[in-house]
Amino acid sequence: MTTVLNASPQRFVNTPAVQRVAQRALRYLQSGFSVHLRGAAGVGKTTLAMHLADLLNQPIILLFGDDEFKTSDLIGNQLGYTRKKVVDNFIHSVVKVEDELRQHWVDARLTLACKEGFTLVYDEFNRSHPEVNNVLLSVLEERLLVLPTNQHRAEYIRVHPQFRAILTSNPQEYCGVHATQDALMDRVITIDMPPPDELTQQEIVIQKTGIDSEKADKIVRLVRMFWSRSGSGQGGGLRSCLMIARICHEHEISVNFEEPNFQDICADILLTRTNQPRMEATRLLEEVLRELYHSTNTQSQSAEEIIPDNQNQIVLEQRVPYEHEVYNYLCKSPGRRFSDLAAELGIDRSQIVAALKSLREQGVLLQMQGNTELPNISQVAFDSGHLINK
Ligand SMILES: Nc1ncnc2c1ncn2[C@@H]1O[C@H](COP(=O)(O)OP(=O)(O)OP(=O)(O)O)[C@@H](O)[C@H]1O
Repeated sequence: MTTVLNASPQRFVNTPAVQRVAQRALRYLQSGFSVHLRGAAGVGKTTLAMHLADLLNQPIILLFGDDEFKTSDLIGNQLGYTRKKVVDNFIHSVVKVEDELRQHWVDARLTLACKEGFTLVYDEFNRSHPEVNNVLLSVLEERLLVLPTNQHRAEYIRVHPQFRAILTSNPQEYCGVHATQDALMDRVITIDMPPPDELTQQEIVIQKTGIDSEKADKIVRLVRMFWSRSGSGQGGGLRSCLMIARICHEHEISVNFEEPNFQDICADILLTRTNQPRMEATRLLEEVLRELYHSTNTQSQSAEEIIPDNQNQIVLEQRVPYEHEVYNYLCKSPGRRFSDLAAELGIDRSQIVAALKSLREQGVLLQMQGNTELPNISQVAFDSGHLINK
């Protein structure tokens, strides 16, 4: 039996970075193309694929690539028998029996999607052998699905105009992944998905675990720092952030860099995710924990008052929404924390961050990096969720 999903991915996090990718992919799909999302493990390919499928507003057929797949697992097969037995005993001494066995065809998921115009999400499609996926070539180009020869049904199915395929794949160097055929790649639009940026990771962690923004910020910074120093891969460690956050939240473990329980959880989750020898990985994690502990303490000693430079008349070019509102608010209300801004201005956190980023780029705000103060252009600094007086 084929299950058709009417999935509505709940709590999809749509930060500006995610939105940019999603918008591009949606445009391609709306113009009739199929899309391939390629990227390292855990960057959010499957979640985005389901979100896009949901936006297309058609039922969804979900398929997971598998090394054991045969073409019949995609298109269907002759399954079972229909048996017809006719017993004719009109004259009771003469019995005539006709026995006929006939196989009947059962559509598999690709065929169903092509016939009905559903959206096919083919997750990690390159875990199936390339020759199995050959059937997709004519589906995507000629919009014809070719079925095995059979006298009882048509051998070609015209693909429904609303049929779309969204493929996802991991890089070819991953274990259990096959090379992708050029012909298939030539028929889809491939988007290389980067690891989620810091804001996206924070928002996902907050949404999915219910942890508060300050703790999410600490966990994400720790994982990203460890990830980049240990060369743990290209994924950015989103799944590790989610695991640490969920465990800390559910077991009320304090998210502090010097807290032994927190350190143990981080070690259990992070140390096995790097190719570094265990001792080296442990040393790196201790170094990261120590640095973050010191930088947090130094920051908390800084005053959180904001005295913006409103003696100079700054003419701001509004490049992103709410830039003026955020800047004016900072001028009028010194001493506000980043999290207060979202609540008090009634603006989404991601929009606040986009506005702050743009203000920084225009030289109106400064970003502090750890303990290093940049040359004084203005008196407002922003670092990791806090607006700080310099
Ligand atoms: N935009 C998003 N909104 C909400 N949650 C997300 C988002 N992106 C990713 N996630 C969460 O991050 C985790 C990893 O995402 P996902 O499974 O989509 O990654 P993936 O790239 O498909 O990974 P893999 O290649 O290992 O299958 C999941 O728990 C998912 O729910």
